[in-house]
Amino acid sequence: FNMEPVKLFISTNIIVEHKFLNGGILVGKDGKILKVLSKSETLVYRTYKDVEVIDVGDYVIMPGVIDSHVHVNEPGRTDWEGYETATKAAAAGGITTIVDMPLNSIPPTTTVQNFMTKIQAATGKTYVDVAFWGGVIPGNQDELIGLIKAGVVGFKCFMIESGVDEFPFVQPNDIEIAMKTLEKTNSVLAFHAEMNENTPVIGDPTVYETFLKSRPPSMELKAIATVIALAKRHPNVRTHIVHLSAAEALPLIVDAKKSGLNLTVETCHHYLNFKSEDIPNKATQYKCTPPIRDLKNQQILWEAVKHGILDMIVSDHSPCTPDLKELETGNFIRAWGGIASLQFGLSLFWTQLKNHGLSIFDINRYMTHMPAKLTGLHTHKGAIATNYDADFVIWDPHATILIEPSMIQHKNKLTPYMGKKLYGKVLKTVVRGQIVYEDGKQFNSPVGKLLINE
Ligand SMILES: NC(=O)N[C@H]1NC(=O)NC1=O
Ligand SMILES: [Zn+2]
Ligand SMILES: [Zn+2]
Repeated sequence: FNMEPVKLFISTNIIVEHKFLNGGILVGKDGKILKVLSKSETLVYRTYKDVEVIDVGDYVIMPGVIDSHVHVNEPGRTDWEGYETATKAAAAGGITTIVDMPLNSIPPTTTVQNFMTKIQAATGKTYVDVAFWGGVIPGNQDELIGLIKAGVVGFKCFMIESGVDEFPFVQPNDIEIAMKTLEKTNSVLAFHAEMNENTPVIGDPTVYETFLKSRPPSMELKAIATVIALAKRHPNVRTHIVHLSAAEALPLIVDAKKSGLNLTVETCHHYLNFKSEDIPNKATQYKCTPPIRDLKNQQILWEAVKHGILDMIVSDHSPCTPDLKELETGNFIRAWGGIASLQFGLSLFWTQLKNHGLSIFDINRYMTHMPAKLTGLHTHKGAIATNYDADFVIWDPHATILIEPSMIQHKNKLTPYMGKKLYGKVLKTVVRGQIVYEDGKQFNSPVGKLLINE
């Protein structure tokens, strides 16, 4: 080796591609994987005197989860969520990289100068690696190339009110301008795909159904059809639909993919875990946009995950302070739309996936590899292989966790998952070879890196 090995992780259950390996992972001083070892090779290396051996028995070691859709909100709305608390939650949940959305912070990541402000705010505070999305808003097209050069992994835009004034939504002609700019790059344009249909709000605002009816599936269909039409005119631009909820839109997506369009689609844990029938009156912790729909919709989304029509599963962690959730009035229309869940994704997916014909290896596919590919991080993250970053989650698939306030690292603890018991307990989270989180102990130092010039 051209690098001295410094750590040797050993387990009988290391997830390497679509198999379990009984062996080890040798990590260098630079935090990269030097070599994936067979059982017999580990016997040799474990005798090396300067190698720290971390033998976790039969606990699973797999690539750390990559959550490509997180709203950190710092600076400007750090009381909603910040880099320290968000990345602690990520580390506690086995996530080794988050990708920060361009909005809810003030300033939003829509200019190079704003991006520098964000970088400054995040520096030195993160327990896991952090990459950044840039934003497309009306009129900022001249900033896009600069933002790419400065290190954003791609761009996100809204096709409907975003909820914050600093991040106005775009019209098809703004999208067209952005696509023309991005055509010459390898960047990706992601869409919050709902378009206004001026659906009236009819009924009691404390009843979930009132909110649900105000955001029908047709709003997603309209936006997705618009995205597809624009993408067909600019086929060199990678396009991505964030947080799909409406199952009715899946045929459109299947057709677009069949036609060869470079389109990916994500859904979120909340659309796969909840159904509108069960949401109590005034329970605004369930409010997000697009909304959580009924059981039938949820079942179709699971089928779409199973068949790879939906490419990845992310959190869309978007918390706020309790007052903005309107808990006292229980007004679904006025409450902030956004669900807090960053820490729970691995356990949520693991607990449900067996009921839907998926396997443990699909965690890596849907929650790590595909988000890495979307954000261009797949060249050095998301796999246990030579030269990849030594980003791991070490976890016990049989142990259970109970979601209750004292275990939640998010700044604001309100979450619709409160009280849930899930399978899958994170024991250690390793970022570039360093243990950043260990169950039952304090967090180690904030060694997370900002991924801005990878
Ligand atoms: N602004 C913001 O974070 N919005 C997010 N929240 C949500 O529920 N959907 C979103 O797009
Ligand atoms: Zn969104
Ligand atoms: Zn979002």
